[in-house]
Amino acid sequence: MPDSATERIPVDVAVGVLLRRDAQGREQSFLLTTRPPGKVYAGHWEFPGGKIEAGETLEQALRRELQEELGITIEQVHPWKVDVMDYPHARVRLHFCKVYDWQGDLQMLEGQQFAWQSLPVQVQPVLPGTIPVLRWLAQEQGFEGNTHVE
Ligand SMILES: Nc1nc2c([nH]c(=O)n2[C@@H]2O[C@H](COP(=O)(O)OP(=O)(O)OP(=O)(O)O)[C@@H](O)[C@H]2O)c(=O)[nH]1
Repeated sequence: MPDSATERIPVDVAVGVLLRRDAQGREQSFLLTTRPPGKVYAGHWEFPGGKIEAGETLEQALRRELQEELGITIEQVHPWKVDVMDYPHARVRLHFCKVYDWQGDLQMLEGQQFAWQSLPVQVQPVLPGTIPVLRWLAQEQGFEGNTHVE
């Protein structure tokens, strides 16, 4: 197969949308982290996660990634949305999962920064793959206007 064709086979990525809820159970803020130094799009804000490895389920991959990156043990995983993004460096299929509960304090084990955000997101720049997620959250919350600062 030509290289151009093999390059475009999507890589599956498990992504966690960690949410804090208010006393009424409404989703209040979500966790964004920066891509660590040395990675593609270093410094861009995204939802934590990473590639699903051979033999792993989505849930196993997310649990492993969030343990490695944030030092937390997540509880229930709620698969939410799937989106394919085409980057110059890769084509990725992003499996976004909501997570409401976890054990342990957040630690930035890969030198990332973190921010609890609500709409409109104030940190920048956000990763292109993050923007559709902000729109879905806006739809669910009935939020109108720009989802992030450009
Ligand atoms: N973690 C994460 N990755 C995302 C998001 N949106 C998005 O387009 N991506 C893309 O999905 C891919 C995830 O790969 P990664 O580099 O974070 O995964 P990883 O930790 O397993 O990487 P590595 O083991 O290759 O270093 C990247 O190409 C990244 O640009 C997002 O919200 N979170």
